[in-house]
Amino acid sequence: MGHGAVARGSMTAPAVHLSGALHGAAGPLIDHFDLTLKAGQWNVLLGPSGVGKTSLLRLLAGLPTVARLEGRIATDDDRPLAPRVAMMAQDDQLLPWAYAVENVTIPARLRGERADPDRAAALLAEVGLRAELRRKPAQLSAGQRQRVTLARTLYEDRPVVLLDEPFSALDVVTRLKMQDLAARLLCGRTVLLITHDPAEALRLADHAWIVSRHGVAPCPLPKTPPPRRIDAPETLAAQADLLRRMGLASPAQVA
Ligand SMILES: Nc1ncnc2c1ncn2[C@@H]1O[C@H](COP(=O)(O)OP(=O)(O)OP(=O)(O)O)[C@@H](O)[C@H]1O
Repeated sequence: MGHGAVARGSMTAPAVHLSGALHGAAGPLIDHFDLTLKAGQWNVLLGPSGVGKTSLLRLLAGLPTVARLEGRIATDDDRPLAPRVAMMAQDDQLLPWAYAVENVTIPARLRGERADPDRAAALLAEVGLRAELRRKPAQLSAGQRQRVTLARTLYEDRPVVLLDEPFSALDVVTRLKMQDLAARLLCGRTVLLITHDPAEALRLADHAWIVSRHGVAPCPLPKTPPPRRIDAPETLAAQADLLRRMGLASPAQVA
């Protein structure tokens, strides 16, 4: 095990290094960058739509993408990353004919593993869907489907977890609850969260970066550990700073 890798039973939550330049089908997306996702911590990427955040996530997960990384992805324990990754995509990818509780265990069953419906049901209860275990995706709201997908990602129990705007369809109260749940259940994992929401980044991040065409820039965070109170003065001050860094410098620009 390399320095910084966090042990989780036989699995380790590694640090992940990404460096190089990202190219899209129509030309360059992100100029040269050098990014280390810290082992066992919440790493957050913020950035404008279309810059290439999802593409980076898919490259980390070993999934096909139109983007090409001219550079490298490496772990600090030199073991392959993809088998240790659980990814929650923006598109929920639930099977329409399966109940919520079955959808949670489908990736495991596709790998030929025995499903644990009790654990799936317990996770669905944790995300507030105790009464919806036997509903199919078409009988669920967008936010409920997103919570089934979150439960499925947690069920995977992987040391590296990639979350692509996982709370975007939730009302504000449910969103705060799900952020707390994810922070608790993913403690000790190497998490990469993509979000458009500076408040969410400040609530959850151990480390955060703003992605732009010109590279990946670190964001200063409050010294308090996550999950942070959204109404704490240091969180609100950091949020104002972050909005300025993201280009929303004045009310006139926000309007
Ligand atoms: N199937 C595709 N074919 C061609 N270009 C694509 C395809 N999918 C994405 N792109 C382009 O690749 C670029 C990066 O897309 P990506 O989804 O990684 O951006 P993103 O930063 O995650 O955006 P968002 O925040 O809107 O989800 C975009 O400019 C997009 O137009």
